[in-house]
Parts: sequence; structure tokens; C-alpha cells
Amino acid sequence: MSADNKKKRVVIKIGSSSLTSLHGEMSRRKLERLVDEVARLKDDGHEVLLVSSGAVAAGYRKLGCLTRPDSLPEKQAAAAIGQGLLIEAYSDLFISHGYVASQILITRSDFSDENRYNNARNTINVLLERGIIPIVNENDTVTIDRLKFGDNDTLSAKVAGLVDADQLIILSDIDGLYDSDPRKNPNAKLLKEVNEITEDIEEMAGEPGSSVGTGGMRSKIDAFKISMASGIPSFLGKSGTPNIIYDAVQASAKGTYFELEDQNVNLDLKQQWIAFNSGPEGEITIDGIGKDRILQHKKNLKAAGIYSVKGEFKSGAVVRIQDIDGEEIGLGVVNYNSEELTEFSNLTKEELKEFKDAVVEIEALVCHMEVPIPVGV
Ligand SMILES: Nc1ncnc2c1ncn2[C@@H]1O[C@H](COP(=O)(O)OP(=O)(O)O)[C@@H](O)[C@H]1O
Ligand SMILES: N[C@@H](CCC(=O)OP(=O)(O)O)C(=O)O
Repeated sequence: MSADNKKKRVVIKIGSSSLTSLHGEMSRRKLERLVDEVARLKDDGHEVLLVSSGAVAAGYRKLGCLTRPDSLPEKQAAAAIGQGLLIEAYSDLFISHGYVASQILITRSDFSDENRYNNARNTINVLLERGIIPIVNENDTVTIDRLKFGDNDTLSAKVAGLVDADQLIILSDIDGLYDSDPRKNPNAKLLKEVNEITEDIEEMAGEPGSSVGTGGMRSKIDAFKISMASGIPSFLGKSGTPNIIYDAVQASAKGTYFELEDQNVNLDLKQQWIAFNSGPEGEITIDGIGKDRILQHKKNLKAAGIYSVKGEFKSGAVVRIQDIDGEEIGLGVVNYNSEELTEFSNLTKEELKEFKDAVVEIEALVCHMEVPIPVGV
């Protein structure tokens, strides 16, 4: 990482533990410090988008709970109280610096629909270009557990990809990624730079540290997988450290910097949507020749290569592509519907001669061999 003076588009994720007091209530002082730092970046001409947690933490006491609730309806009710308080506080504080804040609440289904995904991008771009600070959170009050992003870490990485950010900064209550959970191992060592999320790196992450946070280090690692695959240099550091945001943008802050060694292997927007947001609508199994073609980046295969088809989907749907042994090759958009592809798979050798020129195009293919796709997204 090298320092530079370019005006950047920066996405900053701030966790619940960084916005609350020891008792778990929203801390105005912590919010003030964060806003002061963000305003400093804005004064320097950078565009800033905040992904802020804290709705549940800011609301649960006012709901009458003594500790952060576990039940979904109570968490949602707490978020309904807290989200308003959070945005009101942000708005007040940013206005005192001469900046306007805006609220964007997102659910996973907003991102799995490609039109809504692109719409969100257009809206956020307008706000950023006009100097306004979008403050994003998951729309906790309406999402059900099964359909939640669940943590704002991966949400922030997806948003960073969506707006083509120059940097993702995740601020937590810890000053970076350690080689083991520092709560359990006092001799744990800080990693200054990570160029690839290997299994070893994944194993370093333990459970969430605070009673108000949900994601823990595991979801941060998942987030960095997404941001790295999207070509976005990322940083993990400790909130509340003086000048942490400013220094992170200059690449001089203490923390962990995540950046792919090879800057050229990153996903374009369509591929990011396919890899991290779309829900595949079906599955096709392809033969060895088709697999070889795909892996040689031909992005298409002969109709004869379709072995079997699962699910019902239209032409233009995202499907999972696997080989005859059931090993997943990747995800991509197909140019035939499930019925047509099934017909291809049922043709005899003789019949196939008639279709020898038929080609199944795989648009925006994302191969698992090339790109680490987090499980469960
Ligand atoms: N390998 C690790 N390196 C650093 N922190 C770790 C590691 N494993 C687990 N943790 C814990 O993850 C916590 C941060 O996650 P979390 O409590 O969810 O914070 P946030 O509210 O900022 O999302 C740290 O306080 C730390 O105790
Ligand atoms: N959307 C939730 C936060 C979820 C979350 O990821 O929290 P955290 O692990 O503190 O970043 C809220 O605003 O309370």
C-alpha cells in the first residue's frame, strides 16, 4: 500500500461496539468523534459512504430490555426505535460540519433483484456526487432471519463493490486481524497485510467480541473476501484511535490492510452481482469437454456438452454450473431456458448432429476456481 493524494470514494463500516457505551447504549461522544473524522475526509474532497450498525444497540433499552434482545421481533422493535435515533444524531452532527446525511436501508432481496440492485447504485451515486453522506444499514425492522444479510460487514463489502469504491474501511473494537483470537491468546500477533484469504486466515477468526456486535471476525473475513475479489483495497482498524480514518486513507494507520496481490483479477459489477447477490435459479451439469472450454475462458459450450438440468428457469437466469462428478465450477447467466437445455441434454448422438452449431453462452461467468465465493451468500 502506498500513500497518495487522489480524491477517493471511501466506504466506512462502523460496528455497534464502536458506537455504544460500556452499558450498550448509543454513545453520543463516540458518534461525534466518528463524524468529526468523516467531516475531515469530506473537507479534503473525498466522497464518503457510511455503513453504520447500531440501530438495535441504540433502541433496546428504550424498548425496555436490559440487555440486547435475542428474539427477532424484539430486535426488530429495538431497531425501529434505534434507527431513527441513530440517523437523527448523525444528521445533527453532520449539519454542524456543513454536510447533509441521508439514510439508506437495504434488505438482501433488494440486492438479489438485479434491477433494484442497479437502482440502489444509481441513487447512491447521485448522493455521493452531490456531496451528501449516505448512511446505510440493513432494514432490520422488515427482514426475516432467513433473508438477512445478518451482519453489516458483508453488507459493507457488497455496497463498496456496488458503488465502485476506492477503499473499504471496517472499524471495530480491535486494531486489526490477529493470527488468533486475542481474547483467548494474549500472545496473538497482528497481521499488517493480507494478500489472499487462505484457509489459515479463515481459521484465525473467532466469535464476536462484544455483547452488542453480531458479526465477529468471521464476518469481517467474509467481507474482505468480497471486497478483495471486487478489487477494492480494504482496511481493518480500531475505531476511536485518533485520526484512524484519515490515516487509513493515507495507508499509514495501524491495522490490517487487505489487498489482492494481482490487481487484475477482479470481478466487474455484473459478476459481483452474480457471485455475491443473485440467487441461482437452477443448475446445469456439463461434460468434461464443456468444462475444459469454460475453464479456458471460452464462456460458452456446445449443446452436446449439456449433461443434465435442474430447476425451471428462463433464458437470462443465473445458474449453478457443475461437472459430472458434482463439483461446482461456477455461476453464470445462460442464453436458453431450462426446457430447451433439457432438450439438448436428452438428444441422441444422431439428433445432436442437427444441433452441432448450437452454442450455450455463459455470460458473466464466475468460476469458483478463480474467485473465492463465500459460502451462504
Ligand atoms: N483473529 C482475530 N483477530 C482479531 N479479533 C478477533 C479475532 N478473532 C476474534 N476476534 C474478536 O472479534 C471482535 C470484533 O468483532 P465484533 O465484536 O463483531 O465487532 P463489531 O461490532 O465491530 O462488528 C474483536 O473484539 C475480537 O475479540
Ligand atoms: N443492523 C444491525 C447491526 C448488525 C451488525 O452487523 O452489527 P455489528 O456486528 O455490530 O456491525 C443494527 O443496526 O443494529
